[in-house]
Amino acid sequence: MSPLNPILDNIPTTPGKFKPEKSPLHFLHHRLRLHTTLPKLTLVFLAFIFLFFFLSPPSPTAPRRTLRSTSWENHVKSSAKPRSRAAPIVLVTGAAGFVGSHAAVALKRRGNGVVGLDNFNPYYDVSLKKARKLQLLDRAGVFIVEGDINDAVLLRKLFSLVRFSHVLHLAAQAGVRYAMVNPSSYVESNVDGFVNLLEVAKSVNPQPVIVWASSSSVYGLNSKVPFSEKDRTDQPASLYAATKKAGEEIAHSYNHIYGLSITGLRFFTVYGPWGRPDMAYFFFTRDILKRRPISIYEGAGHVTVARDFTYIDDVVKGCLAAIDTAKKSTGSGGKKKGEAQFRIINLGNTSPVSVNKLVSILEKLLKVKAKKKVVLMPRNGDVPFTHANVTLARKELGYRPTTDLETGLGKFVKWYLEFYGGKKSSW
Ligand SMILES: O=C(O)[C@H]1O[C@H](OP(=O)(O)OP(=O)(O)OC[C@H]2O[C@@H](n3ccc(=O)[nH]c3=O)[C@H](O)[C@@H]2O)[C@H](O)[C@@H](O)[C@@H]1O
Repeated sequence: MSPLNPILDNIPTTPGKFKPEKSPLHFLHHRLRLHTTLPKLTLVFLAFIFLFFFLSPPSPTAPRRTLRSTSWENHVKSSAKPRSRAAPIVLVTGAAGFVGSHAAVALKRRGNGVVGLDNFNPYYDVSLKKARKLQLLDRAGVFIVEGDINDAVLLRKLFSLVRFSHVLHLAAQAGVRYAMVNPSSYVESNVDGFVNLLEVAKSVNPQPVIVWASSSSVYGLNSKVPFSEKDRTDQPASLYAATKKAGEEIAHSYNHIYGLSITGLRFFTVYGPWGRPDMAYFFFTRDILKRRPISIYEGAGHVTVARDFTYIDDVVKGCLAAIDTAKKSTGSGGKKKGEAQFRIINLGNTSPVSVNKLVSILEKLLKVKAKKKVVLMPRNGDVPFTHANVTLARKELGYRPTTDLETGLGKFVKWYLEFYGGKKSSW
């Protein structure tokens, strides 16, 4: 045994031949028994404390596991406490995002345990994400952990602190057009990140139910309207759509192999207060107010471009109903014990509105005439129209969208003017 490193001497040179008759700390125990005096014992104890708290490497995104770490862990635990024992306990990824913040607050308000996770990435104005945290999540009592869905250590840590019954997975790289600027960010979040989350979810016991956001963009070049879940989704028009479609296939494989209960919700152009500044209704509002020109796309042959714009509250109701109607996962600790539920459901508004009409509603609400430039839709991954068939959502979730575009944009504009009042929108 080397006097320099007794612990290393206990590790076998041939893999598989290690017999743990003696603990690696045997040497230390031995020495302590034979030779310690009280001051030596105190020194060893202090050395242990030092090694434990200061030398254990923190993961790059997780909160540092130092003496201070007990407080974030306690926040996680208390935020995860439901009002009644039977209520769901939900991990909401992307909780500082648009849909994530609204959904997390709605879950908390109805008495669920809720913990948020978000990496606060700078795809759009981080101060808006921070404002959602301060003004929506903090006020509702939802604790949000700053971290990444690609951080398996952090995810496992969260599952070790809390027995989440559900994951509402909304963290993603969103936006159709940005996929041409930063393609790898879509693979990192929507493919790698999703797989990482599913890997952790399938291994824990009990396995949580997964409800996650897919997108209407998976319909791609499908021309059959309204879009039904049975329609073709093998012709994506953007890398964004391709990664969301990949997510649906990946989800299916985890459901099949591990018995995870998974519901994918295809969102249709969700808009409303606290929305995303990269979306047309949001930056049109900003540009109209600033008297800047806006580009209205039209398809070849002057075809009108239209979207099935869906108001945030309707989508949140759909998310909550998906959580409530989901059946439990059947597996545990990485082993499937029976067939588990797998659903893909449209959450749209069922009444497409042209971008022209969207702009005229905004002009009326803002009382400013837009400087419109009608341009041929660039080849940027956009599709000419979307239109949801929500028959399945009605049947499975009792989903009934109730907000038309005029009403919803009215609420958005009111929020926008209050929020940005004196401030400059930085997007
Ligand atoms: O629900 C969906 O599937 C998708 O909805 C939105 O994507 P999109 O519908 O393209 O929403 P916007 O980017 O806000 O565009 C709305 C409409 O305005 C049009 N547009 C956009 C930009 C512009 O300068 N001019 C213009 O006419 C687009 O072609 C589109 O028809 C979101 O950005 C995606 O993250 C989401 O997955």
